[in-house]
Amino acid sequence: MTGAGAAMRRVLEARAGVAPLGEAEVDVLAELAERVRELNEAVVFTGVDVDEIAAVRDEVAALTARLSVVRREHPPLAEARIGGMTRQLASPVSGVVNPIAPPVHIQTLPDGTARAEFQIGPIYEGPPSFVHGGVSAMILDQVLGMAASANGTPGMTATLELRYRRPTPHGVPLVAEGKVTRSEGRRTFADARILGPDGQVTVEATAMFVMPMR
Ligand SMILES: CCCCCCCCCCCCCCCC(=O)SCCNC(=O)CCNC(=O)[C@H](O)C(C)(C)COP(=O)(O)OP(=O)(O)OC[C@H]1O[C@@H](n2cnc3c(N)ncnc32)[C@H](O)[C@@H]1OP(=O)(O)O
Repeated sequence: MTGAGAAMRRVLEARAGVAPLGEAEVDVLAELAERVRELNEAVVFTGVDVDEIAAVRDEVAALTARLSVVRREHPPLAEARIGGMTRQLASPVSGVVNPIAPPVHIQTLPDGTARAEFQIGPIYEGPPSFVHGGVSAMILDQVLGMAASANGTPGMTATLELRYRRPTPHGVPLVAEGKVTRSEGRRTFADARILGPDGQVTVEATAMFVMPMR
């Protein structure tokens, strides 16, 4: 036993007393996160001169200082429930208020499939014009985890096996979908894949989730 269950329980208890964000706050934070995603891409691709870069650097530092005047102890989550599941506002994959999330909006369908239609921007590039393999793994881990949760058998990722069948292009519509294949005690198994715009599978994944010992 790793103590993961007890550690997560302590964190969840600490967060239980924190007031949830209202929808208006979520909306404006999501818009801010979107502007920061645009900023991230602008930083990577800018061709302005060095003096202009230095000026923007100072303005961004000032904006960061303004936001940091009041700091939450924990990332916001659990403000609303969609399809019976907690909304993870700060997830690095699907969190609308997390600027490092692409974000990938994952829905769970009545048959238990977790599914997302999304695009990945060029700042997630690995090989030229294709999505970084670690980013694909991250997205599939989240889709698989959502499928496990939708099945009523959430858990921690214990194993994640990937097969990169062909490169995943960025900047085009992609689909990720996953579903539980079986559940045995504390272990849940699920399969997922990413499909390119032509409907061909680019990455396949299979995972095992384990609900930590209490
Ligand atoms: C609580 C959850 C909240 C979920 C909220 C949902 C929110 C909405 C969806 C979000 C989706 C997010 C998706 C991303 C999810 C992450 O990113 S999780 C982060 C990455 N994963 C980790 O950090 C896990 C680290 N590892 C661990 O904490 C522990 O090893 C584990 C996996 C919890 C297992 O620990 P344990 O509870 O002590 O279990 P243990 O008794 O060792 O093993 C249980 C059984 O599983 C088997 N097993 C365990 N590990 C392995 C392994 N690696 N290989 C093969 N067999 C194994 C054991 O052999 C044993 O089998 P039996 O003897 O029962 O037949």
